[in-house]
This record gives sequence, C-alpha cells and structure tokens, in this order.
Amino acid sequence: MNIRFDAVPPLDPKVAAFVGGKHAMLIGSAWLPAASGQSLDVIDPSNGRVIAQVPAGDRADVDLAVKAARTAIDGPWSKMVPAERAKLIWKLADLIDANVDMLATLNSYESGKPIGDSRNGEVPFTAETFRYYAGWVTKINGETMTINAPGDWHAYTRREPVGVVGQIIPWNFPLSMLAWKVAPALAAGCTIVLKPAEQTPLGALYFGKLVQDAGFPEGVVNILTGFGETVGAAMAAHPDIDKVAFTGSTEVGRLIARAATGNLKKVSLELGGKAPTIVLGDADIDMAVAGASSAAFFNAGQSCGAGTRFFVHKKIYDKVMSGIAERAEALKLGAGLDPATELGPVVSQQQMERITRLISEGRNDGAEIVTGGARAGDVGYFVKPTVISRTRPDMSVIREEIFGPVACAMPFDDEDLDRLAKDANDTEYGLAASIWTNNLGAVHRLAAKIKSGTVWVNCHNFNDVTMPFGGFKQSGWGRELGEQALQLYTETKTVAIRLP
Ligand SMILES: NC(=O)C1=CN([C@@H]2O[C@H](COP(=O)(O)OP(=O)(O)OC[C@H]3O[C@@H](n4cnc5c(N)ncnc54)[C@H](O)[C@@H]3O)[C@@H](O)[C@H]2O)C=CC1
Ligand code: BAL
Repeated sequence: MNIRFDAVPPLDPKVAAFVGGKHAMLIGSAWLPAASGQSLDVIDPSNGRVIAQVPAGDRADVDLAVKAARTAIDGPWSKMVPAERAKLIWKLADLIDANVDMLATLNSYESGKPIGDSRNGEVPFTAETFRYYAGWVTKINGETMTINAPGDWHAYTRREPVGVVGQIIPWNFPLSMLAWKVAPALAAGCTIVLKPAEQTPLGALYFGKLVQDAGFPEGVVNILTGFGETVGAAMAAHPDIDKVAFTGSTEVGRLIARAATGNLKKVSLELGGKAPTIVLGDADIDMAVAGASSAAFFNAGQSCGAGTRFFVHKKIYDKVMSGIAERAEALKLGAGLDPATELGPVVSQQQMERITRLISEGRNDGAEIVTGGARAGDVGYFVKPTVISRTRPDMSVIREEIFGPVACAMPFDDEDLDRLAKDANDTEYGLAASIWTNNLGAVHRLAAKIKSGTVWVNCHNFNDVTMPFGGFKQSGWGRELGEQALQLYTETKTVAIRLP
C-alpha cells in the first residue's frame, strides 16, 4: 500500500505566516503566553514533524481566563439584547465561511484529515452550527403555569444562562466539536473558557481571532492551549466555572465528572462509542458496502460514532466483507493536505500504537485479518485500512473503542431481532448504531430495542445541526446539537407570584 508524500501543495503564504507565527492564548482581550512560559509542540501527523509551538497553560492561566469570563458575564454580554447577540453569532458564521481556506488547511494540517473533508464538510458544518444557534437566541423562552392553589397567582419560568462554562474538546473534529459547544453556549448567553486538544490547537486559535473580528465583548470567549492533565483538569475542578462540557474518552469523562463534584458544577459528556452496524439479509448490498466502509474508514475511523462492530447476515456476509475489503484496498493514503488523499494518518503516534496493538490482539485472539492489519509505511502515523472477520464478542477489538480505520465483523444466520438487539447492546457504550435493510418493520423494532443515542437507517455518521447527538450508558450525559443543546447551557428559574 503506497502512501503519497510528494503531492502536498505549498502552504498558502497567509496560512504559512499564521502557522509559523508566535502563538498565544486568548484571555479577555489579550493574547498571552502561558504564565509558566512553557509551550508544547504541534505535530504534522503525516510525517511527525513539529509545525508550531503553542503555550502550555496551567492552573494560573485557567484562573485568569475564568476571571475574564466572569467579568464578561457580569458585564456587557448579559446586558446585550438577544437580537444583538444573534447578529454577532451570525457574523461569526460569516467570518468562518470567509476564512474557509485558512480554517480547512489548519484543520487538515494538524489533524491529518483529508483537506476535502475539512473544506467541504467540517468547516461549512461549523459555520452552519453557529448560524443555527444564532437563530435560537431570540427564541429561548420560558413558560407560564396554571397554579393549583386558591387565590390569584402568576407563575412563570425564565431560561437563564448557566454562567461561565468550561469546554474541553478533542482532536478528531477540532472545528465542529468547537462549534457544537461554543455556539449553543453563546446563544444561551454564557461566557466560555475553551480548551482545544493539545494535538489540534491552531484552528481554535484562529477561531479566537475571528471572535475578536466579529466584535464580541472581551472575555466572552477565552481560549487556552495546553495539556488535559493541567489545563483540562484545572477547568474541571475550578470553583468559579459553573458548567463543564467535554468530548473525549470515557476514562477522562469519569475524571471530569469526579472533579466537577467540588462545586457541583453541571457536567455534560460526549464520550466513546462502539457502534453496531447491522446488515440484514435483504439489504441493498452495494449501498451497505459503501455505507459500512464509510462508517469504518471516514476520518480514519476517528469518530465516536464510527461503525466498528458489523453484524452481517450469513447469506450476504462474504459479499459484504469482500466489498468492504476491496474498498479498503482502493483507498488513497496520504497527507491530509494532498487533495487526492482519501485516508489520512491518525492523529498521533500514541493513537497509531493503540490501534495497531488492538489489531494484534484481535489476530492473537483468533480473528481473521481480511486486509490491512498493520501500520502503513514507516513515516508519519498511517494505519492500513483494516477489515477483521470472524470476531467474537469477548475479543478486545469488539469490546474496546479502537478509534482507527478498522472494521470488525461477525456473521449471524437467524434474523431474530431480539437476539440481534441483545448482541448489538452487548457493550458498555451506547452512542450510535446503524441498520441496513428495506424491511420497515425490522427498522422500527430494532430502533426501539437498540440502546443508543442515535440509530441511523441505511446511512451512518449522518449528523445534522438539528438532530440531538449524545449517548446512552457510558457514552455520556446530555445531548448536543438541536434545541436540546440549549438545555445544557441554561438554567430554568421558576417565579411564583401571589397577586395582592
Ligand atoms: N468521543 C470522542 O469523540 C472522542 C473519543 N476519544 C477516545 O479517547 C481515546 C484516547 O484519546 P485521547 O486524546 O487521549 O482522549 P482524551 O479524552 O484524553 O482527550 C480529549 C480531551 O480531553 C483533554 N483531557 C485529557 N485528560 C484530561 C483530564 N485529566 N482532565 C480534563 N481534560 C483532559 C485533552 O487535552 C483533550 O482536550 C481515543 O482512542 C478514543 O477512544 C478521543 C477523542 C474524541
Ligand atoms: N464526537 C462527535 C462526532 C464524532 O466523533 O462522530
């Protein structure tokens, strides 16, 4: 399997100037180095080279950013009329669109994902998310109640911003994860301390510049770079942060939930997944093969909704498996910035080692490696798109979130929907699932039985800003996107008035 290294166009001079410039954190209206003076390296995952250095903040920087966010929520931000806030959020969306080339390049450079996915998918989705929540600002209403008590009463609820929110995001979708958190929080009237992942801080820092260009009051959005164990942990434990929102591993989600008990801050968590992909006997095979391949290989499998446990009816199993393997072998591997790349590197050496370790465990446990099964090349962090057959429910490839381009499959021969749902639910996770069939009865019965926040039918990894996304079981707490995300960032206050 060849990896193209020679087809990366030179960086646009404006992008090169930003990447090569001195990076600082946005705190209030100032761009500051870490109080400790420390920095961390940002790596190009296609070759392992350092492309930039950003501040490695710690608790002192978190304190400063929280103060700035507190001042902003007590100040001009809370006094701004909703329509004015909506205009600012809309303007930010327009600036994201206007800077699509810069943002897409930064996104693909630091994460390794194909530039087409950033340029045509993630960045437009980011802008759309801000536009959608700009629309909500003027529609966050309370209710009036009819009271069950003698006398005259007027009772109503108010929806108020939860306050200063800490938002900790991952590297797999650096810009859309930012938008899923920042946009509804701004719409609700909160102020924000945002921490991008240490692997992908550049897009978030450029976003900070756009926040300033849009004209947000100082301190409404603060952006801290640094490691999870320092900046992230300090945010989770901070006594003056009212809510923390996190996307990442279930392991860190647990740490955050524990740390947040200090001041009982509100917590929302979007964690791991191990999505079942159920292909029934009547499925359109071409559609299922294309969809299941994309479920496993999109974003190099670094998606919490990725399809990783394929349950395929025995009568079409060989056809589906050979179709997925054929597609895997045809994928063009290369740097994210090469426009022809279909599968980029995974984000880091650590992730590459984790993925290849799990593949080896699958092999040692007796699964069949149909294709792939190892690192690709010896430069950068590429993993061959891998198809693993004849897996068993007890294998670590089936139990653990792999977060790499790996499809694991097992056949079934009895279309007993209760049994299928039981197998699909045999995981600690419950984020997403997909069903491939034209049998409407089976669709609705399975959709009701599967314990996951999203069930896709004849599609996978389909997210829309209107559709709530989040997990059952150990996949998290709360729902992002749609109207439901506003509940994560608002408190309901009841006002009951006995009329004189
Ligand atoms: N649900 C999702 O979308 C994601 C799931 N993951 C899962 O996590 C696995 C490991 O990836 P990692 O990058 O190590 O995930 P992670 O959970 O360590 O990192 C995600 C974010 O959490 C921060 N963080 C790390 N430790 C923290 C702490 N103690 N307190 C507060 N914040 C902290 C990181 O700096 C980053 O911003 C992946 O293989 C995958 O299974 C990773 C990224 C996204
Ligand atoms: N974490 C939400 C988007 C995804 O990983 O699929």
